[in-house]
Amino acid sequence: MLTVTGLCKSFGGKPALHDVTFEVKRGEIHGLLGHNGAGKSTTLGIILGMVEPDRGEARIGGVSVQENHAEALRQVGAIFESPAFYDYLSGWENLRILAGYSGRFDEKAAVEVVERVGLTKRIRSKVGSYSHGMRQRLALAQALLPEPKVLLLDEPTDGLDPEGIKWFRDFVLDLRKDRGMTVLFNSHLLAEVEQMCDRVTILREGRLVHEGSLDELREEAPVYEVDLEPWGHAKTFLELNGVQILSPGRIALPSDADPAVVVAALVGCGIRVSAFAPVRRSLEDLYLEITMNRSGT
Ligand SMILES: Nc1ncnc2c1ncn2[C@@H]1O[C@H](COP(=O)(O)OP(=O)(O)OP(=O)(O)O)[C@@H](O)[C@H]1O
Repeated sequence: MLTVTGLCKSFGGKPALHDVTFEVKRGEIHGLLGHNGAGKSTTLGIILGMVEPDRGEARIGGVSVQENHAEALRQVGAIFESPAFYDYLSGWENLRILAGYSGRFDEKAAVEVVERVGLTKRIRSKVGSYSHGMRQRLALAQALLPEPKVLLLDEPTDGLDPEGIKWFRDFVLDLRKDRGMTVLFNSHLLAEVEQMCDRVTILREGRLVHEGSLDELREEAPVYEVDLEPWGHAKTFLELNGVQILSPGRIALPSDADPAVVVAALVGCGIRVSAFAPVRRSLEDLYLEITMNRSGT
């Protein structure tokens, strides 16, 4: 549904993106992750046609954003950076005016969307009186009005309280269930991303370091908690055999290693193996391992 291929972008000679390629499949909820300055907003800006890449392109539904901007973006609803509204007008007037810029304002559709985002009671109030969470809901209503196939969301839960974050999560999951919506969003809230996303793309200093599901990520270097005696002897043996020592008692096996074979080899070397158990890592664990250890491809 959405592909970016070979994206390169520099600002004033300083690279922000280097050869970034990934895809978001139809009906997928996809997280775009990375530290501050990793290139997430630049990537979203290029997909939205607001930032011109030095090289590469973004395609939405097969249509190139760089070659056929209007047609590609017809399929997209977005919240990018802080949504700008007229504070002295009501939510409804804002929707009417902002929808008018890009096409026709369909009142019936707007009533439904406003209901869907839970703003019906306050839609006639001035936006200046809205809380941050209500502004986000209004931005979502605006993004959904043209009935897009893809939603692009830049830090959508930024500044929301826990209740607002939960509402947002349920809302996006329902959108996918009811309408098969494809969603790409960037976030620093890894627990949220873990609960919502089918797959993630992780950027580090403008380079792609991972694209795939969390399970694929876990399988790339499965981690085990071990109790081995004597540890110094075991550590040397493991390192010589390509096993990564994450901390005393925590190791990452190469993806093709059979743990039973490793245990047998340790025992064969006279090492006492009291524990050798797989660890289920959170997205936060995986993210930190990747962004600290792995250089981009
Ligand atoms: N308009 C611009 N002019 C100059 N440099 C820019 C511009 N936009 C982005 N950059 C630089 O490009 C790099 C990537 O920035 P980007 O905003 O894409 O990162 P990000 O991953 O979205 O970060 P954050 O999580 O802090 O929003 C950073 O070094 C940033 O300073």
